[in-house]
Amino acid sequence: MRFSPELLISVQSISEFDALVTTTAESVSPLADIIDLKDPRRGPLAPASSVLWDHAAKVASNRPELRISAALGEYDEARAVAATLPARFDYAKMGPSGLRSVSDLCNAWQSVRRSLPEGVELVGVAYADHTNACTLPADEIFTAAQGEGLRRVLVDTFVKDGISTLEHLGIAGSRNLIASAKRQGLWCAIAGSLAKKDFAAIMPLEPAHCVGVRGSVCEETRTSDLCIQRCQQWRSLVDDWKVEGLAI
Ligand SMILES: O=C[C@H](O)COP(=O)(O)O
Repeated sequence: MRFSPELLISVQSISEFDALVTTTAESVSPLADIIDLKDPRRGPLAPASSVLWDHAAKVASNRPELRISAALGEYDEARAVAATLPARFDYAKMGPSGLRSVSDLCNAWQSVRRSLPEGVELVGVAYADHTNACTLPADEIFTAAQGEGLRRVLVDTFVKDGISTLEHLGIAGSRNLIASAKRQGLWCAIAGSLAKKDFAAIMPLEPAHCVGVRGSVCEETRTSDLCIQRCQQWRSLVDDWKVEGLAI
């Protein structure tokens, strides 16, 4: 069986979204399997403006192949904005910072899921630097997600200081986390200041279903403009990574 992981790219503006969508239309293979909307200037998972949400939903309403995802922010912000997310979105992500117990986390997920439009799937996010975010370790969040009936999880970093998820968790820790998610039947995405070398390091050991990037596809830092050439390089990297006979 041929397996290629999916690529998630985060965008912060209408021009970046349009650039990815336009390139997607012209490419044999889509530049991003999932286009993720966020405001990287305001935190790891800060929501983009409602103007950008509405624009993306409108474009995607005529493009059924596009998969779009929205960062909702941490819990207080997420519960305030979840109900305003357009129903065309495929996924929504809420940061777990400040949620220190499984019950607090599950209550927060339940509250946000009740507010989301029907059909928008909540993704369970864990932070590799969980102590920075005053929340539970990633493996506990993934297990809680499974128990709560979430089907998808993503590990990211809370503090965007360039220290990657792989550096926080270590190679063995990252591998174990992905393996544990997969054992629990969860679709697992890995993100968090990832560089191309991080992808090359982790995938042969334990391939994630998806890799998410922002800083690595920008002109300079993650708040600067998206660089389409870097997006194309990531697309090639992901597409070239193929494993025969590997089921995930
Ligand atoms: O969801 C993925 C994030 O946008 C990753 O951002 P980053 O690569 O800058 O840490």
